[in-house]
Amino acid sequence: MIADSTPRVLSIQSHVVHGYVGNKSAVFPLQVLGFEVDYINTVQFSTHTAYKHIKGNVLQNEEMEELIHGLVLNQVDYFTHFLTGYSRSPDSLKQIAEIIKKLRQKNPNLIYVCDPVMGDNGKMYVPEDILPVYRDTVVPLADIITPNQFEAELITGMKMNDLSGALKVIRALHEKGVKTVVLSSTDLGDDKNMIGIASTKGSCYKIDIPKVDATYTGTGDLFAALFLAWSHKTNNDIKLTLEKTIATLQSIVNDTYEKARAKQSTGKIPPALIELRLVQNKSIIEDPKITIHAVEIK
Ligand SMILES: Nc1ncnc2c1ncn2[C@@H]1O[C@H](COP(=O)(O)OP(=O)(O)O)[C@@H](O)[C@H]1O
Ligand SMILES: Cc1ncc(COP(=O)(O)O)c(C=O)c1O
Ligand SMILES: [Mg+2]
Ligand code: NA
Repeated sequence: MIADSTPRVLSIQSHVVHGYVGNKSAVFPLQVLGFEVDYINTVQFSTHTAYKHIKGNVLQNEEMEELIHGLVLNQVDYFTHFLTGYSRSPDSLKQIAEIIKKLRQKNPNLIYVCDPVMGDNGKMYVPEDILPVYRDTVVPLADIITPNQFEAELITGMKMNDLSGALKVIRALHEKGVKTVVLSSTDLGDDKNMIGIASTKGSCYKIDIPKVDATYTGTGDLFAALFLAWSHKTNNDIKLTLEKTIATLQSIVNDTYEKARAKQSTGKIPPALIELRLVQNKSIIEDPKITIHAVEIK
């Protein structure tokens, strides 16, 4: 039998019935880019949590355990990649650490991509006792992490006020055993651009990210999924991976903004109008056009 070389991801993230965060942001792009994705929904909400009404339920740890056990019993627990995002409790996060160890028994070369979702712009939106579990247990198990600036500062207990400060934070994260450290965004740019930074095996690249005057949800989950996919497809060419990831995101956030403004020309855009337009941008996901190049920094 010819071995099937299709990469296989297990993604454990949120699910929303309407909209695009968590697995809804990750699964479709990964499938479009040629990955098999098995996924477990840690929550099933009607929409993400910035909407006025939140309805739905949370997967209990015993239910998570049962699903994993089913994969193991049926011997369908071989994965090339493992992807995790928003986790709602220290217990469920500790369970993630147990799962990664189990999956690595089946495939010692498993690549774990961890997006340590804890908050943004100086504010945590998960319980504070999740931080020590990421810092001491989960992040050290990851091959690739994709924190935003605030999450990277929380994990290291260090602030970054300039690029050399960012490099110190990145070095501290590498020292936790993480091979590839990616800051999905920082405010180290100017009033028009955020800066993304990706660092691995001694090379480090930064990239300008033109700001759009909107607040999105689901972009971090999309970033982590795209970075996983392009790392694999470029055989870990970190410069190209960062460029392809940002090219995809910029096309999607701009298209999403334009369509939202076509419906509401002024004022704060409500969550329902700014859900990421993934399906409508399938061809961009498949073949992003790089217009902004990453620059090596030392
Ligand atoms: N307002 C914005 N303008 C332009 N790009 C954005 C904006 N918000 C998010 N993005 C894109 O989404 C990516 C992830 O966003 P980020 O805020 O870093 O994720 P997180 O959800 O982890 O905080 C960024 O690298 C950028 O490409
Ligand atoms: C249910 C759920 N999952 C995940 C996220 C994370 O979204 P982002 O990708 O913007 O960090 C959110 C943010 O509100 C959320 O409500
Ligand atoms: Mg953010
Ligand atoms: Na992020």
